[in-house]
Amino acid sequence: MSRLIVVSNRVPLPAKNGAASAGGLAVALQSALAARGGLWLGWSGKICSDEPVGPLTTLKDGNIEYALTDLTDLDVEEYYQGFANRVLWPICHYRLDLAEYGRREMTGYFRVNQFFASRLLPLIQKDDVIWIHDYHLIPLAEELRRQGVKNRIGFFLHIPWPAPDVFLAMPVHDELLKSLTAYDVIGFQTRQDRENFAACLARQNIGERLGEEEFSAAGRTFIARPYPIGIETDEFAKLARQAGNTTLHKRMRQSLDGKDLIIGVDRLDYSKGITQRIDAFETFLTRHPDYQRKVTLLQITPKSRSEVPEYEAMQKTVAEQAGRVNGALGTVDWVPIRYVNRSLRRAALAGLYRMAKVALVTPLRDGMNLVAKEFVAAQDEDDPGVLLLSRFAGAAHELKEAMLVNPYDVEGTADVIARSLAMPREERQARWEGMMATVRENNVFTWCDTFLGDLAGNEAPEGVEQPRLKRVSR
Ligand SMILES: O=P(O)(O)OC[C@H]1O[C@H](O[C@H]2O[C@H](CO)[C@@H](O)[C@H](O)[C@H]2O)[C@H](O)[C@@H](O)[C@@H]1O
Ligand SMILES: O=c1ccn([C@@H]2O[C@H](COP(=O)(O)OP(=O)(O)O)[C@@H](O)[C@H]2O)c(=O)[nH]1
Repeated sequence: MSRLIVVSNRVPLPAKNGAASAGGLAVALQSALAARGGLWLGWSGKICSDEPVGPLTTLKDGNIEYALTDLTDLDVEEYYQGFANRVLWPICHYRLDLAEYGRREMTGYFRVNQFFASRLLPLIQKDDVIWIHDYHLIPLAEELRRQGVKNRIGFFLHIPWPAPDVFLAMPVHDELLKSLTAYDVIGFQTRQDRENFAACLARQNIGERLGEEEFSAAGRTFIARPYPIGIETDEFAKLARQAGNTTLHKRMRQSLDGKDLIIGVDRLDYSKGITQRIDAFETFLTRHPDYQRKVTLLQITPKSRSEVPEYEAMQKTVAEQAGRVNGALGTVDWVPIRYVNRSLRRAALAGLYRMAKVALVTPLRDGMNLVAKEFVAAQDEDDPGVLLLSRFAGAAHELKEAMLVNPYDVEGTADVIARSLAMPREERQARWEGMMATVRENNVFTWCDTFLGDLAGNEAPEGVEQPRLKRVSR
């Protein structure tokens, strides 16, 4: 088996294993790589003030070798905080109003991609397969090809690919589209993302579509397919079953004192729809006063990308909003919203998901949303909770049995909260069984194996059916 090289901006450092991770990409890749082994190159998370940046830090943990590079202040400002998180992130999440495009940041983005290529080049061996992740590193393959790399290179986009009218509002759209044609396999979370990408290529007259998944451009062919990312389902379900007796969970149960728990878990990000969710929860309590003092919303929201102005502003907005609702509706012995502004370990989250009657997963746009899948995996099959899920999350393309909502419709979401809390056990079980079957089938290992099978160019032997993801379309 050839060696796998994974490249991503975010790498969870081995020292932090078991601790809360920085988001879905790190969580999923950690699971996938631990099972297969390989080399993982990415940003160390450290910023160095002197140039040139020092040598790579290398570490080994189990069968994963890590190669980590520092970045300079300017790199982080222009590439990560600038172009990646103030241009690509808002545009791919349909927030053209928040996109702050500047040539300086765009130049920094391409420069840091060249820098990643220079760090990776000396490590590449002839038969390695290279798997590059996410919007930070779109031009990396093109840069490697320019330096003569002939290896198979794949790319997976963890966030949505927007409709052409939105994507093409970005000044450097053609450069990015053309650079993607340097890959052999391009993976998206959903069919809709792939179709949006294909529509951008067609609109810009870049290459040719040869089939549903096959494309050609600049003398090369590549495939573009949906590969919905998953979780370590059975492992997560086990974590949740075992969590019941920990001190944290006992204390939590005690403090609920018989009240129903509603849970929300999201990085503090405008794409996650947290303010609309709190509005919906307030509307629900106002319209259904019988539920006042009988439910509690636990909103766990670790800070994220705090140096980016839109994220910094959100910290204040959400804290004020939760405080206002608690002030308006709370009583001396009941707080409607418990707002936790830090990261929890996965085992702690697993037990809390299992304790909850309802999960509110209501992003305005999300590539996938692993929290939705973790919530499903964590449930007690005899008495499962209800997943209330935004139709704009990638996960909604698979979890059809969830209570699907439009997060922009605050009153509609409030009504669905009430329906979910009152749902009879039989309906909860029927919905959960359907979702759990999907989360089991499309788990993180299926995601990884299917992508890497395509990247290796595997053909199923005659008479043997190739393991395929459960087809998802909408
Ligand atoms: O690395 P950060 O800037 O701290 O952000 C955390 C990650 O956020 C995004 O996660 C996405 O990937 C998940 C797994 O595929 C998916 O479920 C979710 O919908 C996405 O938002 C981002 O794409 C990652 O690169 C970040 O590491
Ligand atoms: O306090 C927290 C909050 C979140 N997470 C994890 O962070 C990931 C979030 O991934 P998701 O795909 O939902 O969204 P992203 O943050 O990647 O956009 C999930 O695995 C969560 O379990 C965590 O470990 N601790």
